[in-house]
Amino acid sequence: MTVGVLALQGSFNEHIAALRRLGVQGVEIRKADQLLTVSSLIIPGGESTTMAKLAEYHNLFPALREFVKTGKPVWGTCAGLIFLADRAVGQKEGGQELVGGLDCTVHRNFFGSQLQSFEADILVPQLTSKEGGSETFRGVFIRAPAVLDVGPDVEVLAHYPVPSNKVLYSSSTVQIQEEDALPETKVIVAVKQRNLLATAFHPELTADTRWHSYFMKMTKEIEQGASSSSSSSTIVSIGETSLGPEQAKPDLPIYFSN
Ligand SMILES: NC(=O)CC[C@H](N)C(=O)O
Repeated sequence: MTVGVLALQGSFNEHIAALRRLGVQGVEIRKADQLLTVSSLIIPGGESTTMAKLAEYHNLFPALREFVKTGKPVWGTCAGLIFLADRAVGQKEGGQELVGGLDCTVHRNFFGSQLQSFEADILVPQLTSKEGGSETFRGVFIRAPAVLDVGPDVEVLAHYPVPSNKVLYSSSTVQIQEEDALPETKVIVAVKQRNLLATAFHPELTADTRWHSYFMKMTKEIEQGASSSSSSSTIVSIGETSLGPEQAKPDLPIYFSN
């Protein structure tokens, strides 16, 4: 099974190394016709505006959209999540082209600037149930995006709880109040929709290969036509599901870590 890794910019080498640790071959993808040779694709983290400009320059968008549409598995990490989203806010002036396919809205720099990058252990029940191991995963969030809302076919795989007083935007987040604690807002940081997987953090920058293994299993299931755990899964979408055109689009950052 050969996995393509979009290699225009960002952490594609790290993804290929993580795949190698699982005994899987990852190949760099820079041209549209190379997509014909792979059964699945990873779009790495990096800088989504730059990556989009390069993809546009190499006329890759039509082929990437076709790849998504044919139902082949695609996993976007961080900037890759932004690429896969149907809707994005917090974009640079003039916006940027998206591949789309994933019915959600992302905020490009939800957690703030590069300086507000952080690591945190996040609960990953679906990952643990498939892959075993710890019930948490070390999330590396580098100028990370977050998912603001999801459509009905999207399964939420992980949240990151942040104190509500630090979140300025909460279209689809849920507030949880524990006794004697500040209310928390659960921010969506990992999602799945049929053939599409997306994480706001960078599993390829950790030694934990469970997300890569999860993606390989997802690929196998889809190839065998036996997938569909996601299509029939419970949807965890809380609050409004879409941004109305009249709704003010918040500028960045919308989360402050201090
Ligand atoms: N680490 C990342 O991939 C950061 C993505 C970044 N927020 C962007 O807009 O592209």
